[in-house]
Amino acid sequence: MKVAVYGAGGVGGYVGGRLAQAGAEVHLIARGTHLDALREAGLRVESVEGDFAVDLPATDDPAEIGPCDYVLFTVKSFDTEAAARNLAPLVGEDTAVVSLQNGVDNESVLADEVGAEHVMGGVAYVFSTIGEPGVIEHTGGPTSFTIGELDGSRSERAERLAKWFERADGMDVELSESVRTEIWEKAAFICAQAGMTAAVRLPLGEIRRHEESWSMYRRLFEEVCEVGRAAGTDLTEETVEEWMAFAEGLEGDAYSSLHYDLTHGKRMELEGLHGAIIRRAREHDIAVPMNEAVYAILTPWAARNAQSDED
Ligand SMILES: NC(=O)C1=CN([C@@H]2O[C@H](COP(=O)(O)OP(=O)(O)OC[C@H]3O[C@@H](n4cnc5c(N)ncnc54)[C@H](O)[C@@H]3O)[C@@H](O)[C@H]2O)C=CC1
Ligand SMILES: CC(C)(CO)C(=O)C(=O)O
Repeated sequence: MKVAVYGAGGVGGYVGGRLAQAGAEVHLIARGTHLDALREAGLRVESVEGDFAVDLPATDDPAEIGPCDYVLFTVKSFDTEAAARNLAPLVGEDTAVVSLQNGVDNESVLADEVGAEHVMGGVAYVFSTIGEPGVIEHTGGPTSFTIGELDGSRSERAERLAKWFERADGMDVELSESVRTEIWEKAAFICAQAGMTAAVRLPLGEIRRHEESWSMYRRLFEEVCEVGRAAGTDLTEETVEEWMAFAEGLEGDAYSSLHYDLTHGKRMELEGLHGAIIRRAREHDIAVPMNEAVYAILTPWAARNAQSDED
């Protein structure tokens, strides 16, 4: 299996490294000092499940790689459009481009660039970041991934990719026939988890401890579910209960990539997360006051970090 990882950062570096360990032909696409370090010293993953290192080809030019079986698309959502415009050299007749990003708009941007038949859906649950150039720090989380066809069909390409994920150490995978719903469930979870940990700037355990903040977490989740239902997905009251139970069970020291970006002066995905939900809520005339509150609180930080981030 030939795979290109477009955006070999926290998620892409972890998954690319694991697939390479399992024997896949993995090409990393990165940029800046991270790319320099990957070229010079290979990829190192410092993982709660055991450190490992792999020497993989790395480039910022997709034309050097050529057509792949799969492109795992793992840039931040604010880079989706620009990176999607560079996908052409990686996409042959049978290539599947799989987004593992957060947000509900990535798949349609990819489909506009490469054609809907080349796009599959995906969701990632892992806590990982670029600790230093060339080094991915995997700090925890369920380390689970869901992939599937956006039209709900079962396909050979989805099954083949799932088998590779299964074969790799340190990753659980679910092959889904309702991946669009899973993408919205993840959006609801991330608007709550990332929104609260970034706005409060404390870990999940302390947010859970106070009725006021835990109730706001739930309301963020519920609001996104309502918007998701208007967008045609099947998110029910049961979904809310299941996910609140999931969030109850997460480690108390869990934060989010949005909190990490906020506190490390990095550009934030606020538009792709709460911003996208607010825009869609307006289209459907749905009130999302908790998402608007988080968006308002984080907007000055997003603006400040957008100016200072050198990535
Ligand atoms: N970090 C985490 O624990 C999780 C993140 N996510 C989502 O996954 C997505 C990726 O997040 P991270 O891995 O944290 O991001 P990241 O910032 O660690 O990695 C993305 C990498 O892509 C690179 N990149 C962007 N455009 C590029 C281009 N045109 N050419 C070459 N390299 C390019 C960036 O320089 C960066 O190194 C986001 O949507 C995020 O919300 C989802 C689950 C967990
Ligand atoms: C779910 C969570 C919080 C970690 O997988 C995430 O998606 C993120 O940090 O962006």
